[in-house]
Amino acid sequence: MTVEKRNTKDELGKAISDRLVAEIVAAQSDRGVAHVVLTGGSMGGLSLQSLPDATGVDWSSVHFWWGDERFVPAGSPDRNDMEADQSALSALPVPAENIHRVAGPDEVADAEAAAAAYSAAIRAPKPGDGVFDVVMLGMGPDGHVASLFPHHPAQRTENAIAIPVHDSPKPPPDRVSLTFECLNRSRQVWLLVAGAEKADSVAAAHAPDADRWDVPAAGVHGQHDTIWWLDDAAAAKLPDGAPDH
Ligand SMILES: O=C(O)[C@H](O)[C@@H](O)[C@H](O)[C@H](O)COP(=O)(O)O
Repeated sequence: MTVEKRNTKDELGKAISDRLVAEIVAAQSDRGVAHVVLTGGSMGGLSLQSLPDATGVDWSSVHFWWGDERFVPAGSPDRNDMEADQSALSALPVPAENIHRVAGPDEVADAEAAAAAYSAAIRAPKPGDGVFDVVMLGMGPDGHVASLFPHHPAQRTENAIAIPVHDSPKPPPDRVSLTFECLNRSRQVWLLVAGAEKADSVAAAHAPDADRWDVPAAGVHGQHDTIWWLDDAAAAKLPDGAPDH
């Protein structure tokens, strides 16, 4: 596990997006393809800011996915994919079939059907080995990641890739989320966290006895690396204030 700390949220966003470009280039050099999982929230857009000007990326071999999606229609400003579309994806020559969105109620009957279709898309044979190279996850003040919320029963679903989530404590109530099982097969998992309102959950997730039932962010790990990208405010309650692991 690594902590990457920057003074401000803007500096953090720039550092994340520069590193994302480097990881896409590295994945393409190793396997010819890169699979990247995007996040919603305010860090979602900031994390993509360097992509439109990046050099050395073969955009025809980049696949974008989402860690979770709100079960609302395509094009709704409430969808997590809107932020990515507006901040970067619309400016990139990525083939439409490489942008793997979660279906909304305009396409399928319910979040169960959306989760099943998304699971099938993830399972389908694809270039590379189908393992996500980089998963980016924002974290809510309550410690939730994707749509895995503290003390919410959906969090405990086993043997699944993507799951429907109902009665989300944060609106909208119906969502689709990747599971811990799926997220934790990824090469790298990045937690993108800025702001003083996140400091308690950041500290709780780093406690030695942290339990993902209480703090879901404590339960996500990459196979190769787990990086906590923090601004000063979010890192303020970590034991030494400026941790390095
Ligand atoms: O699905 C959602 O309701 C949001 O996307 C949410 O999960 C968000 O990612 C986090 O709350 C972090 O958001 P910020 O990065 O804006 O703090």
